[in-house]
Amino acid sequence: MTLEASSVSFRYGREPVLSDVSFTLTEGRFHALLGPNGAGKSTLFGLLTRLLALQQGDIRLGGVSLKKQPAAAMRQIGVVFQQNALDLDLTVQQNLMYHAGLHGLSRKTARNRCAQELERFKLSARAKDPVRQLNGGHRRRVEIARALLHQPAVLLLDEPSVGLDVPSRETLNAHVRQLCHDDGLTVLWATHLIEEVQPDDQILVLHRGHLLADSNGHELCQNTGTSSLADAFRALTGEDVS
Ligand SMILES: Nc1ncnc2c1ncn2[C@@H]1O[C@H](COP(=O)(O)OP(=O)(O)OP(=O)(O)O)[C@@H](O)[C@H]1O
Repeated sequence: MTLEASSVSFRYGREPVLSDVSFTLTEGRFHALLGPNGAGKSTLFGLLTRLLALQQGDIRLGGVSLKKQPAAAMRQIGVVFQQNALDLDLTVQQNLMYHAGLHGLSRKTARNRCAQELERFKLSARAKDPVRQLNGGHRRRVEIARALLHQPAVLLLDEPSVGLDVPSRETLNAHVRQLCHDDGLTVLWATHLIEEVQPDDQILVLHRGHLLADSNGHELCQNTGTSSLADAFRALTGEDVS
């Protein structure tokens, strides 16, 4: 399923934070939303997930407007926020079952979906463990499993690897890429880390609320006359990306 943002602008009070942002996410692709701290990535996620109300522009999922048919559009979205949102004292299974209930899944369907996702994320053996006993990488995997319980077509991840060590970051990133490949999931992965982005990815460069580029990494380098993604980012924004 495609996600289309058209002419999205947003202000906190009088401060413009997103200015006329338009892009389309293609079905089954991994898209990197690349921008330094303060670029507006979390604000964009807030709008995509309806935590924030759209002020200008619209967002459509498979043609369904988030503004006009929010419930139908939101059913297609799974989200992993920057801050860990699991209950540490509940078990992995309880966290998933609670979330499945919020999405209106029956107990039976919820149990089946939990088992499927835990298996896929190699977490079945941890189902009865309180989340507090899991390391950071495993907690993040539980959050992604949870976001996929209702079988959304689009997965949004806001800096999901913050706080993880390098090997866990790489594993998580590879895992999500595999989901695109296996399930045709459309992914938007926000990051300020260039090493999480690959030249074949569709890369959206957000800087001070403006979308400066929306192309794959090869085109990005070609268009900026550079030979690496880090140099391309610097050429576009005048800033270093970490
Ligand atoms: N609730 C708020 N009220 C006022 N200004 C805000 C609010 N939230 C964010 N901002 C400002 O909006 C701008 C964009 O912030 P946002 O969090 O969307 O960026 P970001 O790219 O996600 O950065 P980070 O990686 O640091 O979260 C920043 O200048 C920030 O200070």
